Amino acid sequence: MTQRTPSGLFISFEGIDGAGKSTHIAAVADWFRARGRRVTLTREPGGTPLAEKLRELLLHDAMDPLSEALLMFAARRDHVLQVIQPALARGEVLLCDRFTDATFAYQGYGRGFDLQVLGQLEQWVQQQPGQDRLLEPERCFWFDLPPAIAAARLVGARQPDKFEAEAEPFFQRVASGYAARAAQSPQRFARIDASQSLEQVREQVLRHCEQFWGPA
Ligand SMILES: Nc1ncnc2c1ncn2[C@@H]1O[C@H](COP(=O)(O)OP(=O)(O)O)[C@@H](O)[C@H]1O
Ligand SMILES: Cc1cn([C@H]2C[C@H](O)[C@@H](COP(=O)(O)OP(=O)(O)O)O2)c(=O)[nH]c1=O
Repeated sequence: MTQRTPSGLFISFEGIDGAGKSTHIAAVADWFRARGRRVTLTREPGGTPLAEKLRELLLHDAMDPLSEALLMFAARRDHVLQVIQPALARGEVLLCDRFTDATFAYQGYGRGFDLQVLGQLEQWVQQQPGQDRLLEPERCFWFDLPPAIAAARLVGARQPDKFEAEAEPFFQRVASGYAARAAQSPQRFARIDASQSLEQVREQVLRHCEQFWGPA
């Protein structure tokens, strides 16, 4: 008997810098692997050789908001074609550390760049041949944390890049961007109270996994 290939599952992880998403992606990967699923772990900007080169520019070089938005989407286009679509077509679970919600939150709300232009770029980059729906994560884990706590966690944790070096008002705007995106698509966002302890945050994340993808 031939085994049916499971449907690919696209899941993203979002939040302001220092919210704890990178810490918890591995737990989700383990949760799926323990249930026999193949997992691809990837990140944005990045995930392909070309997109990782663009990441270096984006995280370290000053540029105007339009250039920043275009480079984010250029990196994303390569990532979608080379990694995301092929993994989903193979029936894998694709866990992505940030995706387009980050562009709306950082470039849109953080930098004040035109949200409609971002929406147009999203249409171009995430169109799926022969389908009406854009390619987007079916579930987004949103690590929600007050910027002051995130900043305190990042002190001494790592050398700040261009975004992490921004002051608190920037992150207040980014955080409000994530809240606005979550309010627009409540079925897609799983809000995690990231102010809790590491263990409690992990429990929240795994509880969501059980709820969404556990046995019915
Ligand atoms: N719930 C938590 N409580 C305390 N510290 C945390 C918690 N979650 C993450 N951290 C720490 O905060 C820092 C930022 O976490 P990280 O996962 O890298 O954030 P992000 O990927 O969202 O930028 C790391 O030093 C990490 O160990
Ligand atoms: C994907 C994406 C990331 N970013 C920013 C957010 C982060 O500050 C930075 C890199 O993200 P991230 O990989 O989360 O940083 P780190 O590895 O330091 O935790 O890029 C945008 O501004 N727009 C985007 O579309």
